[in-house]
Amino acid sequence: MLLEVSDLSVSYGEREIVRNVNVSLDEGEVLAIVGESGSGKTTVIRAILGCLPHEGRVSGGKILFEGKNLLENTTAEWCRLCGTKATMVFQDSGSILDPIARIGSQFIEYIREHSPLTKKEAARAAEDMLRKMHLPNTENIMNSYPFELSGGMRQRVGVAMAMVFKPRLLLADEPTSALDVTTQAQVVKEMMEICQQDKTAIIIVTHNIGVAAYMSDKLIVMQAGEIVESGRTNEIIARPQSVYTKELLDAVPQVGGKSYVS
Ligand SMILES: Nc1ncnc2c1ncn2[C@@H]1O[C@H](COP(=O)(O)OP(=O)(O)OP(=O)(O)O)[C@@H](O)[C@H]1O
Repeated sequence: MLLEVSDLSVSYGEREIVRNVNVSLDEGEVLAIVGESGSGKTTVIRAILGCLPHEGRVSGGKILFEGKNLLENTTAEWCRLCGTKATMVFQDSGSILDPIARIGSQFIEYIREHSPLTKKEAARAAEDMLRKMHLPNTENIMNSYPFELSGGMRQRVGVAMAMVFKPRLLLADEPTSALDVTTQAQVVKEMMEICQQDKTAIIIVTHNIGVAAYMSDKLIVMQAGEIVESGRTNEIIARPQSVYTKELLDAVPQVGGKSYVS
């Protein structure tokens, strides 16, 4: 098992926000976490990657990654893990890119921070990844500032950076929800292609149960900090057990009598 989270609880200050969350993930598997706003989805993936906001802390449970309890990690061990073996893609990658530095210099610096590659080797690796994300004219992209790219292009750069070290685990927090529907589908498809090639496992947080159904092998449905349903995605979509999951599925738009999730 690549990742095994058991009985995870997370608190912000005195308030327990997430309770008794269990997650298990094998190499290359895709897990989607869905649920209403504020249900604790982001909190769960931030806890896994050790990047809760300052006032947040894991108040119970275990997070085993490759058999090691991450909660016992030293700061140096977190630094070695994050950005290489386990990485994250955010809703708007533009917001984590430095607005006044060219994409190329940021990407090269990121690669060199985490590896012994020379500048030239890092530049080649960066361009290779941009190409894998189907970005046209990569030399041009490397010379661009973030504001010169569209939202979809910036998001592709974010995924390219997150995947450059072939991580074992990619955590994606609403990676496409800021994009239009067509671009969402393309970015999700490209991200999945790269993950399948590298056997990277994914946990994707999404509001969009259609994206979850398309991408994931397993599904977790959260409500008010707890898991209300968990299992194989196709089984949950075909036979939802909880009232809340049924409501989420009923809310999916129908086109010509056909639901987006089927
Ligand atoms: N830094 C923080 N300090 C205090 N409470 C927080 C903090 N961040 C989140 N919370 C609270 O934790 C709860 C869960 O938030 P979280 O962002 O994990 O939910 P979510 O399901 O990802 O929501 P969304 O879909 O809107 O992103 C919310 O009630 C939120 O108000």
